[in-house]
Amino acid sequence: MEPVIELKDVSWKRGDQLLLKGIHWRVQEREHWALLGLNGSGKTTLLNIINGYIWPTTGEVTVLGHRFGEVDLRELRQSIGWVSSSLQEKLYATDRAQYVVISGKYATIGLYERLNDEDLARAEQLMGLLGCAHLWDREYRTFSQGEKQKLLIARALMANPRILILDEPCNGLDLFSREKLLEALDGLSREPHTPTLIYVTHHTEEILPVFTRTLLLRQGEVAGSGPTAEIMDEAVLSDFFRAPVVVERHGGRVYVRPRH
Ligand SMILES: Nc1ncnc2c1ncn2[C@@H]1O[C@H](COP(=O)(O)OP(=O)(O)OP(=O)(O)O)[C@@H](O)[C@H]1O
Repeated sequence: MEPVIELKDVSWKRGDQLLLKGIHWRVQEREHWALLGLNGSGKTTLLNIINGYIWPTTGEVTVLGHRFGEVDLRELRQSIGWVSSSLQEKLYATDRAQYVVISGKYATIGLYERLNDEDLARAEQLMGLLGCAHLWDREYRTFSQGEKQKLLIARALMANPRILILDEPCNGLDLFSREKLLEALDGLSREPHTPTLIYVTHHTEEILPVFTRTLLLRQGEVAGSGPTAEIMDEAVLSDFFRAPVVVERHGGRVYVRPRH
């Protein structure tokens, strides 16, 4: 089976700075990955490469069997959902939740004339799955950060992507909203036709058991890659953070704190 994402020796240079260095990463079908890195470690840069928004200085990128350089990136991007809190809010301000979600299918914001019963049913189903069906008729600007994230995830799923990138989805969420969102993601991961999930974060405790693989990124380099259970280890993480940490496990998740 061909990999969903394959990066071979990918580097990206900006001026005289090497911001990604010799990245090797292979995501196989039916694997969900966490991508863990501190601020400025290169996570967003890596995602920009996977989406073809920037071009690697060296190396090879293959996504869903298409080698970059030989594929229409606009078409390929329709198979990749990328949910990040930087999605422009102003585009949706007065839109009702249902429209925000449905517009994800058409990649053109504001194109409602094609709205049909099938789309409405699918939007309702996705919003139900993410625990936000009750928001159906409200305006986007009235939603909390957590509610917005759920809607944007439902919106991305509307296009039936094969890869769904969740880029720090819990940023700005309080403890309880975060748990609700993670619960919704856990539910999503159990659905029969779930896309390959890539969960980007700074925080180990957000990595749900469904993310069975983890990539550690540090200063533009892969500092570790493999089964999450092996990566979420005191020695590995202390080495990764370059500071001794204590690892505690609760409910299949890993909490890290500095060792004093
Ligand atoms: N276009 C650019 N030109 C120059 N430097 C850049 C450019 N884009 C990113 N960088 C630098 O590359 C490094 C990695 O940035 P990136 O945004 O990929 O990190 P990140 O892991 O996503 O960080 P965060 O968690 O804070 O979002 C940073 O030092 C950043 O300043």
